[in-house]
Amino acid sequence: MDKLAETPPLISSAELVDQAVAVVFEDGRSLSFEDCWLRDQCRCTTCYNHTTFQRATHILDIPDSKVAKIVFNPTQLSLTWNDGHESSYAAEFLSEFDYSTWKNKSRLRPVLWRGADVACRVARVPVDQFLNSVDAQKKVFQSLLDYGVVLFERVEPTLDATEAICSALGGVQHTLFGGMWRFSSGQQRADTAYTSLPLAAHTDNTYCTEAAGLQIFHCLQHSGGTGGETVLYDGFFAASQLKADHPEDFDFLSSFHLQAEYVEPGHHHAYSAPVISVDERTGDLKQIRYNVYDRSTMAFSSAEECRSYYRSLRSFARYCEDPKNQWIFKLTPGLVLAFDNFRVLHGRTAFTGERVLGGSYVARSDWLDRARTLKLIE
Ligand SMILES: C[N+](C)(C)CCCC[C@H](N)C(=O)O
Ligand SMILES: O=C(O)CCC(=O)C(=O)O
Ligand SMILES: [Fe+2]
Repeated sequence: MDKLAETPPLISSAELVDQAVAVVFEDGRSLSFEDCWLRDQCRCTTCYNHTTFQRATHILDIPDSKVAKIVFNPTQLSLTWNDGHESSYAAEFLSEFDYSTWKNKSRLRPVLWRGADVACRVARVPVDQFLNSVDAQKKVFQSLLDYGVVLFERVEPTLDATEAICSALGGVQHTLFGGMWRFSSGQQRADTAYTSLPLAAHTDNTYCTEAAGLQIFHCLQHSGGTGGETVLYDGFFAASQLKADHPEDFDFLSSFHLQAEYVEPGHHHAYSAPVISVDERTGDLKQIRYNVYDRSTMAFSSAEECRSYYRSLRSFARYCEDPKNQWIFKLTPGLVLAFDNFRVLHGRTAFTGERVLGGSYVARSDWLDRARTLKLIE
């Protein structure tokens, strides 16, 4: 139904049942609100700061009070507490806190994809429009939410022009690689990204407590050679396939904490987490942390755990390496790619010649902040 056409829910009755206020709405729904919750949500100016949207009373200072009197009309519930305090709640406010549905509002709804077919669905937005129009910004973030990928066109082939995009996506996330980075195959660092070797599907920063939210790539130059194509995979699609075909492997990878490491002179990052993170209440996929190269050497608590580790990781890897699941394309100067490093796996083919890739990371909290401000998610 059109949201504007919806009439706000109206209260038809409200009464005290034990320690809760039971409210029946005219649409037939009946919701029950515990007195401690109602007192905590009091919107009077002593209890709530309407400028900052923060609570103004410490949880230890909220009195353990009882409801003494209930008054209601169709649009508002008013309570008088046994310590004399008075609170009012709009019917529309109360109706949003239906326990069976409220969490659904903040659920993301990724559209799973397989292979190159997604190419025509992913947004391709001219950079000027992205930087200057709210509609173009909505298109960009919607594409990231739906497919985990977006492309920017007509970008000046410089790191500065790339940085303007990273800033508008939420701001540059600093890591041991710096803020904005630019790399070629000259081995500036001890990592295979800095070679011309092929890289199989992976997510970055499996060894960090906060893995990069987005990864942004701009191929600033590739001359005198071939290869160096970008390969993308929907890690959520791979995880869903794994769950359907090999539930025991999915269960292992979503509970076992696999350790990853990054070691070079002056740095030693290490972190353990499940390869597949699942929201335990909704069952939704939250994050893929998968990089077969950056795995630590681990000890196992039993032979069974050790064998399950190899079986389930290989099982997942087969979906990630399945050519049917790959979207392969060549990044060229002027075309900027941004993708969700919590979901989309990336790799590259081997290359020859002089290839320079620039870009940065953007923290997940920062790009979701933009998407929420644009009212694309709650
Ligand atoms: C070159 N760049 C800065 C983009 C990233 C390099 C990160 C490589 C690392 N193996 C990982 O997967 O996290
Ligand atoms: O060279 C590339 O295209 C990507 C390398 C890579 O995986 C990375 O920098 O994270
Ligand atoms: Fe990478």
